[in-house]
Amino acid sequence: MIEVSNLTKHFGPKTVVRDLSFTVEPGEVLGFLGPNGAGKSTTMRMVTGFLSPNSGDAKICGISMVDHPKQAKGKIGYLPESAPLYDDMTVVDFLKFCASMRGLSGKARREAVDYAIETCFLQKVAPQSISTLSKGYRHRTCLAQSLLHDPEVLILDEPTDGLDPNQKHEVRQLIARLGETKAILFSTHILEEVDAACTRAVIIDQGSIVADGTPAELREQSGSNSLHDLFRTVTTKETE
Ligand SMILES: Nc1ncnc2c1ncn2[C@@H]1O[C@H](COP(=O)(O)OP(=O)(O)OP(=O)(O)O)[C@@H](O)[C@H]1O
Repeated sequence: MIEVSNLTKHFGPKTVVRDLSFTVEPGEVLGFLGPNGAGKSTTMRMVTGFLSPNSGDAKICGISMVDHPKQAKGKIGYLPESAPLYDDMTVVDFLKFCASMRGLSGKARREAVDYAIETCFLQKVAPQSISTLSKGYRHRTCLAQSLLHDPEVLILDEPTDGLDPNQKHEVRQLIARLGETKAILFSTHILEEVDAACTRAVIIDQGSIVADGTPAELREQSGSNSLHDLFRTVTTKETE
């Protein structure tokens, strides 16, 4: 599970994440929403150990990211906002390479690559060079690398960004399916994804949580049964 407690991050004089606390249990998919510049990516980078907080901590399966980053990172699958891919490699070779980086070899590596390919429906393009993939398949290849070690926790930064409606639908279904057993935190700008894939959502604005609940609870809070109305009410109009 993910336990975020009192995370705070300053960049110079600006506080971009402010005393943020929330938890994500196994079997939960938490949508992380907020306007541009609200602090979503900064929070995710701290939760995944790519950025140090000024104060606070994120525990992954009980392991502190601040005190034991290596062990905590081992429990996470992370899809960053712009995930790196090696264009010259085939999909299967790229995944083998990533699995080796995760310390897997031999049969365990083969099984991990097969699992990731199957889970992300990459069978058709497995022998294809990454440079020749459509955007949707590139995206799924990035997602596949985050699943190689079958992590208990998944952190996905805008996993459906730039995909066409069919691909968005497939990735949302995949997230919902993976979320049956894992703890998933995923950021999005698309409010429809809350209904399509999330068991719960938080909205942040200027680094603080301004709404938290199940999709039904959030709609009820809006007073008009609309997530769009709630989003507009609780977030500031000036975005970056
Ligand atoms: N390395 C950095 N140095 C200085 N300021 C930064 C840095 N990284 C992010 N910021 C600022 O922190 C704020 C929050 O940025 P962040 O990327 O976390 O927002 P976001 O909610 O993910 O936005 P978006 O939805 O546009 O991706 C912004 O004002 C951004 O300019």
